[in-house]
Amino acid sequence: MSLVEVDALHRVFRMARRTEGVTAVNRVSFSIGAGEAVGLVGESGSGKSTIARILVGLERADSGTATIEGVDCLTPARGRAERLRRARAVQMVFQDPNGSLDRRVPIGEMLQRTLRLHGRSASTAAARAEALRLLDQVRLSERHAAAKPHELSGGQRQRAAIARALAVEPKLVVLDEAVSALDVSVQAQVLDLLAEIQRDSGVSYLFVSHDLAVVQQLCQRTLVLFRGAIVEQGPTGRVLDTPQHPYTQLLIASTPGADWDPERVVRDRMTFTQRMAVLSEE
Ligand SMILES: Nc1ncnc2c1ncn2[C@@H]1O[C@H](COP(=O)(O)OP(=O)(O)OP(=O)(O)O)[C@@H](O)[C@H]1O
Repeated sequence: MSLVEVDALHRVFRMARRTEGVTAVNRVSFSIGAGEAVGLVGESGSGKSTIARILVGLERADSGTATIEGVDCLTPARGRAERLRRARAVQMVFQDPNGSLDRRVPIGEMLQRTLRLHGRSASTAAARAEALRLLDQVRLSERHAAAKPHELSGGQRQRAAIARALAVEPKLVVLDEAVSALDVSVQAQVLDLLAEIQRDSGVSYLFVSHDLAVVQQLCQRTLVLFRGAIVEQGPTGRVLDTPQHPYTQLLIASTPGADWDPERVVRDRMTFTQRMAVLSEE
């Protein structure tokens, strides 16, 4: 059995009763092995965040099943102990790290609080040492430990959010567009860091991104989502080099490469939108 097993996950958003609603997630099934990084790609609105949020308990599913280490993660957690246990199974890193960092609390103190909450440090001295170790793991220092989130750069803040997620030693980290707001060189640093942490700790990632180049750098396997459904999945190299589904082919064709030409992109975007319309009618 894989670390994560998702079967026929389904979610429809209805604005009002009796309206047809939007099928955000359409009978999605996939698995994630222990120590595996899986990319979830698709254009805006394809349902990526909804899947991510369902797995961490921030959104409910209408039907389907999802387990982490064989334990159901769809039924709302009952009680504090169960919530903490789930937090140790799966953590999430958001595009905007401010959502998971308290702006009044210095980074080091925030990590110590997380460690104490999960019983991961026997004493204050042990919590302080472990917080510094976590910061070191994401290339932040004692100086950063004393800083509040707004005193850090965007890249440093995201690394602090990653350290917070890792503090509980989760089995799975769900990263939702976690490097999208960073400039390209900082993005590369954070991706290198994530790959190193994965190698060293054996953590698994579900890496949500609209950016195929980013997924290629980190993920061993990729799932392609179109209108809420997985249309293609496989080893990342195979999916990107020889995409089988027309939607994957369109996604790849519209990604800027070395020969990027803005005029061609505008032209292709038109074609992309028109061809997408045809695809969705099929
Ligand atoms: N809370 C909500 N209420 C109503 N509709 C929603 C809600 N959340 C998502 N949706 C709809 O579900 C669909 C999937 O949205 P989702 O955010 O999962 O896509 P996404 O692929 O993550 O997009 P993006 O890359 O832009 O974040 C969209 O049509 C969106 O409008």
